[in-house]
Amino acid sequence: MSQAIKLGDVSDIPIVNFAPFLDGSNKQAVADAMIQSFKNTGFVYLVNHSLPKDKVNEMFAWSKKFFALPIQTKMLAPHPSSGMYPRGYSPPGKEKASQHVYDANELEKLRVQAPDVKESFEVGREDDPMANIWLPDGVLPGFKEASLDFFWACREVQLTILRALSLGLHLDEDYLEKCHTVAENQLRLLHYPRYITVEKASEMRFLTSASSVPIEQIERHEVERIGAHSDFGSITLLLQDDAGGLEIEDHYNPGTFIAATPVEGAIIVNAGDFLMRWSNDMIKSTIHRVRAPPNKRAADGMAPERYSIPYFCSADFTRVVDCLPGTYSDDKPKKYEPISAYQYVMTRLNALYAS
Ligand SMILES: O=C(O)CCC(=O)C(=O)O
Ligand SMILES: [Fe+2]
Repeated sequence: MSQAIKLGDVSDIPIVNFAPFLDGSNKQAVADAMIQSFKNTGFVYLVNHSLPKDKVNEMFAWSKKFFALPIQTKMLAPHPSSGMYPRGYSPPGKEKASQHVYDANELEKLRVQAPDVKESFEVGREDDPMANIWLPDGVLPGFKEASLDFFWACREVQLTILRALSLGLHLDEDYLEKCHTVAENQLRLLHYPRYITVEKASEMRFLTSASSVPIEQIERHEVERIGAHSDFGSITLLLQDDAGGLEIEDHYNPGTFIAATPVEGAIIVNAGDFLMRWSNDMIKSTIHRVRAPPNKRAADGMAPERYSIPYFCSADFTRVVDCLPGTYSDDKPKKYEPISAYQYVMTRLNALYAS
């Protein structure tokens, strides 16, 4: 008997069984389900994927160890002041995710009004011209090796997912893979602390993870865990712990958000803006955010701590892409000029980071 493809859904985001793609028993049906979901919601949950569970658990354990270091130690691997250099450690309040705000003053105003209450550590491939920023030798031994190992484990999964998406788009199975040969990818460890005191939001940028975030402040938008934004590469693979809080915009009711509740063992895959543009807007890049999950309040009114690990994938930076075959016609002309991934991603990255 053939295996089920759709195993359920979470707030209308399907949970797709990736096994029939991996074992070759029903590749097209898995591919079609993923593309259908990308067209409808821009998100899909994948289970029975090829990312080993023990590797995921191990990376979360390293992430916890890293973020538990004193802030002074974490700051020994600082994210450079330019948003165009996504490597190293960013303390709480440093980044403000936003949607298409490019003016520096405007961004600064937003960030001070409602800073993101999160800290992050970002890693690329070791031979990337944008060099990694590691802790000094001897501090947290094993962390660098584990992060790089995980980077490449995610890379394998990325390639498999790209093959499925290519099939779903009725392209050659290696079509998208051939546009992602270099691993222009970014592994990001994220920690949304449980304790941060926000006396005034503007003080956030200097805070350590030792203070506290009352839930009401998150609800009043005074602080956000990660503000509403879309990702800007081609796809993102997201792993989340069981804390919850991730929400995606409901396309049928713009401005309202639905919960992307954690599913045990699943990778959430979402399309980024670059893929949306590449697909002539056939695929959606959906706005998402992280807030305090309403059903998980601690008795003291605090937001529970959350760890997540997104893996952002970009097409080869030098590649100039035009709309994908099959996404335009006489009735549905191309909406966009060709653009290089570098040009597109860098413009978006630059707007993210406060100097
Ligand atoms: O923590 C999460 O689940 C969301 C992270 C995210 O959306 C991002 O880093 O772009
Ligand atoms: Fe995101």
